[in-house]
Amino acid sequence: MEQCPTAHVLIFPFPAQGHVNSMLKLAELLGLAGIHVTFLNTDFIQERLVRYTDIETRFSCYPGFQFKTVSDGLSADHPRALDKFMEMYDSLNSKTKPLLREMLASNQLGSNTRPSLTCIIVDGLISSFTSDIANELQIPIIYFRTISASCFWAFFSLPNIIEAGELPVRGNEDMDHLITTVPGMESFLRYRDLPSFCRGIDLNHFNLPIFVTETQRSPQAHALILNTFEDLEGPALSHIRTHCSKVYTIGPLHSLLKFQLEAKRSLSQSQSSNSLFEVDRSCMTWLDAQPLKSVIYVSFGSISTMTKDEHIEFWFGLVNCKKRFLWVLRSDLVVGEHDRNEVPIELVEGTKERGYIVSWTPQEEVLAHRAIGGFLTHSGWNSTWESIVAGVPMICWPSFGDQQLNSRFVSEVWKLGLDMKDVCDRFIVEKMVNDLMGERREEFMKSTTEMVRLVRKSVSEGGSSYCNLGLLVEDIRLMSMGAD
Ligand SMILES: O=c1ccn([C@@H]2O[C@H](COP(=O)(O)OP(=O)(O)O[C@H]3O[C@H](CO)[C@@H](O)[C@H](O)[C@H]3O)[C@@H](O)[C@H]2O)c(=O)[nH]1
Ligand SMILES: C[C@H]1CC[C@@H]2C(C(=O)O)=CO[C@@H](O)[C@@H]21
Repeated sequence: MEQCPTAHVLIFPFPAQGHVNSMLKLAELLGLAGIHVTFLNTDFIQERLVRYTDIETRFSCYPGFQFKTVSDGLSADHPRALDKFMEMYDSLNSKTKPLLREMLASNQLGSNTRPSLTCIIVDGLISSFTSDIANELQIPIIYFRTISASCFWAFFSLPNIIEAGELPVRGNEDMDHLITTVPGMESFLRYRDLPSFCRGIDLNHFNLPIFVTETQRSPQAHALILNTFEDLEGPALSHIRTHCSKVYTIGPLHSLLKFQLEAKRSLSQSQSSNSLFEVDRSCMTWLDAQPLKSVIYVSFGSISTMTKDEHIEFWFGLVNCKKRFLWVLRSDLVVGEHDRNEVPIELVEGTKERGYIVSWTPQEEVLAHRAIGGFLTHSGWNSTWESIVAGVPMICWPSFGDQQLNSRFVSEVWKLGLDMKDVCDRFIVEKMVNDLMGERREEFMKSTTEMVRLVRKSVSEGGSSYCNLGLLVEDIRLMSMGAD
């Protein structure tokens, strides 16, 4: 790929694991193309990244790369958890926005060895306030939305869904009612598959208007970047492109980056981590001792939570299915009053015999391990991608946001697994694990194998994601040369 040493890009993610992770991979891809990158994290995120990874060393090899930090405006002890999403969002808009403006207006990012800022690549979830500043300072802005193209399109269609009266729910709505106002999804998108904040009578719950506003502004950006590839989400991409003139599909990012690093023989990156949590690598040693495709991997991402009762239902289902299981039990996963010592003896015994529980794993490596035969996931977009790329079929138990729609696509459109949406029952968990890794295993292996082939094609030289990355780099280069 042609080098681009005259360009300098600011990359600014929403301060959460799933966003920072994918945008760091974008930063590395642009760094490989010779673009100077300033990566702007909140103080809270940067402190965690530096504490748990070798991030500063890893990025020091890219000319002109720098991390910058800005306050998220929250107290050091703020939980920054899902139920505080609105506090985080509001603080970024009210406290971080003036700090970002000052940083950009006083050119704190430049230096005598670093070109002036060519453009900003901002997380589509916090694009409004960033766009205000970019427009005021006449800096081109590109949105990177870290969700699927299909979910982006559903968010974009929300005003039509509301105008058609399909939202808000009247309280006793049939959850399997088909939504008719998201073009391309009329035959399979049910009410229950819409983003979680569409549920409930009050559309202001979870501030649905935020997602309408942030998404509806996307056509005003210079371009939109999506972590997907053409063959996977062609229908949604076609609809999006009737509104957004430039859409760069460069996913799956972690695969594209791996391919580019291998092409440059930078194999040292093989165990790079962007984790905000301490990784317990002992699970890899445990996996090495397990038979081929014998383990169900269980992880619900970095934000999702569950009640104590849900935790016990999953635990009984995993023990009763008699399969081996590797479970990520984040310290904040189970909410509400619960005593970790009050565990039924059959769960203790079953886990001792067939299970392994850790607080955080090197997930990309886990999913790529020969012992993994299935993934019980919350359907976060990064986890979904990592499972697809590893050829591992999924059981989806979505928690919030885009996860509901992702789980519907995995089960009904891409045929890569089973949707366990809206239920939490030990017998269903047991049956689904046994179906996924036993009865219906061959069926899912056929579809996952085909999807792996399509992914490899898209990230390899001449593939759609490979080529679109080149087009994005050229677009940035032309902007750095003063072209519109
Ligand atoms: O033990 C673990 C568990 C997870 N991960 C990584 O953490 C990331 C989690 O990202 P994701 O699966 O997308 O879930 P969330 O952290 O929940 O991500 C948020 O952001 C995503 C991208 O916008 C959305 O799709 C999700 O709904 C939203 O919750 C992935 O890269 C995983 O590889 C680990 O490294 N170790
Ligand atoms: C609040 C979560 C629901 C979807 C949001 C999102 C977005 O880009 O709209 C991405 O991931 C999640 O963290 C957000």
